[in-house]
Order: sequence, then C-alpha cells, then structure tokens
Amino acid sequence: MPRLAANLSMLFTELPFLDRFAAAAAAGFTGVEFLFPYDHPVEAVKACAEAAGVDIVLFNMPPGNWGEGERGLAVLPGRAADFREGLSRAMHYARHLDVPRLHMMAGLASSNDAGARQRYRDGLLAASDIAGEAGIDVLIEPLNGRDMPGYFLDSFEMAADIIADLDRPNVRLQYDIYHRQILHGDVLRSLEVLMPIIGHIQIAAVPDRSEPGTGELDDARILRAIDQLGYRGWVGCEYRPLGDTMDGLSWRPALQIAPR
Ligand SMILES: O=C(O)C(=O)[C@H](O)CO
Ligand SMILES: [Mg+2]
Repeated sequence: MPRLAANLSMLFTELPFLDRFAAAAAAGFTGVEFLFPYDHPVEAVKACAEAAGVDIVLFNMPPGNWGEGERGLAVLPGRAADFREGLSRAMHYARHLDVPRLHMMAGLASSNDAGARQRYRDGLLAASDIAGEAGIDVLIEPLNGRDMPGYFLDSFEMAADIIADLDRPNVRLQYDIYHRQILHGDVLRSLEVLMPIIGHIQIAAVPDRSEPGTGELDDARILRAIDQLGYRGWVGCEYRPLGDTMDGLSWRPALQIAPR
C-alpha cells in the first residue's frame, strides 16, 4: 500500500503547528506535508521534523497574500518580482529541509486568459530551472472551483497539456483525488493514464473532504489501484477530520492501510 503523509495544515490542528510533527510520528506517519512553513524559522521546522523522525515530502511555494485572497502569484500581472522572491524563499526552505518537491500554486485568473497562460508558463520554466539545479520537482495541481473559485488551473487535461508542452522532467502533476472527482470523476482510469506524469498524490473523501472511506468513492479500491499501478511516491492525507484527528485515523485499518 502507498506511503501515507500527514498533511499538517489539516491534521492534528488540535496542536500548534510545530507540535504536529511529533503527533504525526506518534500516529505512525513517516512522512508529512503542509501548505506553508514560512511563519516559522526554517531551523525550527527542521528541528521538529528531525526530532520526530519524519520526512517532509511536500510544501507549497508562497501564494502571495493568502489573507487577502491570493492563491498563487504566477498568473498575476505585475507580480513577477514577488513570484521570484517567493520561489527563492521556497527554495531556501526546501534545500534546508531536504524536501524533494514543491507545489507551485497558479493564482486566480481565467484559464482562457492568454496573458495568464504565458505568465504561468514563464513562471513554471523559471521554477523548473531553479528547482532542477537542486534536484527538486515542481508540481502543478488542478483545483476545483467549489473550493477555490476562480483558480487558474481548473482542469487535469490542461495540466497534462502544460506538462507535455514544457517537457521538463521535474515539472509534474500533483494529483489530488478529491479535486479530480469533483472536477471530472473517472478517477481509476485517469490515474492509469496520468501515472507517468504524477509527482504526488493526495486523498480526501468527497464531498466533505473528510477521512478516506467516509465519502462517495471506494477509497480502498483507489489506494489498491495506485499500488497496482506501481506508484512508489507518497499519498498526502489532505483531509479535514470529522472530529478528533486521532479518532479519525481508524480509517487506515478499516481500509487495510498500515502506515508506512
Ligand atoms: O487545495 C489543495 O488541495 C492543495 O493541495 C493546495 O496545495 C492548497 O490549496
Ligand atoms: Mg491538494
């Protein structure tokens, strides 16, 4: 079964962020991911991950002013300098924390906007060049419009076309099962077709974004299919627990998932 990473931006939120690393390890996770580490000194994040003995497998590049509604800078006109500064900051954290992949959020714009598409392409090429020097992958993730209205990358087909067009081995797909089901459905077949470009997978039940096994999909069958397709990466548990995080982890044995 795939290796599960605890998303510390959604799980163990009963605790302060830096305490969540130890809680994830105590719950049997060997990997963690999160949205943004930038509110904390990189040395503190490193110390917590090392003390807990967990790998940090993914985090996001700075999204701009999240509180003001920004969800990525790449597509925004006039924000190239902010994007480059964010990329530099993400790289500092990724190098120091030995993190092999970064999610580059796109931002809010129409996917039909030619200027936004060009800015996005330029941003991905720059990120690919800089991250590639450190052996780091840059991931792009289609997000559904119910959770993120107006998000530029709102289609898995568009993401696959962009990845093919760039043809950069370190620009890969962040396949979030939750978004896939809401946007397109057809999860099992799309995992098979897209597997060659998948750099990371995330899971949450649909429609409540809760524990796997509590929604409309057969999450156990999906996780078995991911295994059978030969995926050896991580599956990020990016869900909102219905109650206490630890109580909710009973989904793992229920789906015959042993934390690895
Ligand atoms: O929203 C998601 O599913 C993500 O994984 C992004 O990184 C944050 O919005
Ligand atoms: Mg996701």
